[in-house]
Amino acid sequence: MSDRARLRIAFQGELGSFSDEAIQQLYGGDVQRLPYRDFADVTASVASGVADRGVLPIENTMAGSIAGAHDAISAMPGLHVVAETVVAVHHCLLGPPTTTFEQVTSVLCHPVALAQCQQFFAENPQLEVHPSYDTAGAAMDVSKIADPAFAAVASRRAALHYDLKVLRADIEDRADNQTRFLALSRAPQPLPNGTPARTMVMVTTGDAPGSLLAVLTPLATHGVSIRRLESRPTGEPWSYRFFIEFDHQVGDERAEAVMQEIAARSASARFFGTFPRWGAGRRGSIGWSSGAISPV
Ligand SMILES: O=C(O)C(=O)C[C@]1(C(=O)O)C=C[C@@H](O)C=C1
Repeated sequence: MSDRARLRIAFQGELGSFSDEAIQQLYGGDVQRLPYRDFADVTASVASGVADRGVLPIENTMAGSIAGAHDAISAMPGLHVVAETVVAVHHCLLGPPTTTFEQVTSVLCHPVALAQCQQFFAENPQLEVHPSYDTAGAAMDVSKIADPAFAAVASRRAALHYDLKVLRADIEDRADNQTRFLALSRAPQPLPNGTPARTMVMVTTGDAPGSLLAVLTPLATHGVSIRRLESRPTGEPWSYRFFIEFDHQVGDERAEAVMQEIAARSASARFFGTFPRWGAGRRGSIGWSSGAISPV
């Protein structure tokens, strides 16, 4: 397919990152991938029409919410969440092809990856960690530096992409480590009634006792499951935005009522959209793996 016809997908990081893996899961290989350094570049790329979609990590089962992704999404008007996927995150220590583990003294590591590999670094205090903006970016840099003292924390996929050797595999603290990604678009995604879905809304509330409870109450009264509640500072001292996600079926009248009531009870409400729920039933499975790794 020509580049003109292919979906252009913006993501933060480099080819071979976990975000790249999320794109593969959501859209397959026949897309144009546009790597950016920052989350805000990704949202700007989608908003301006340079990219058709943007894929951002939103939360990790061990490290928690990805603050920068929430902030980038909330800062850019006019974006809609149209899909989600969950990637199994297995980290490796990667070095140049002739390196041995004993030679490594410096490790380039994304801070979120570091939070997922604390035990490995506690057991290997000889390794000095240097922050990197991306796991695949760390692998790319280690490949360029080509010094046996330097290694990166990244995926097997990144090892293949940057021609690095796996010095230690699966160094994450938990084998079921997973990151959830959202796909953003300029237009909402119409979905057939009955689709198992999730809706994300961002609200601010009044400064009165019970105002957050008032916003959440419609979920309880209509029997709709809240799946996630996250707060982020607005920037104005001690005031917050709340991200609420809830599961329902598309067209369910109870969910429609919840959305109307949340909008009516909050100081401001921005609905990011309703999107197909990732692998309904698979969430939480222990030790699952993304399967065969193919070169990117
Ligand atoms: O660095 C990458 O590979 C990314 O896709 C980013 C990111 C993140 O920001 O959480 C995504 C998944 C992993 O949890 C580690 C890092």
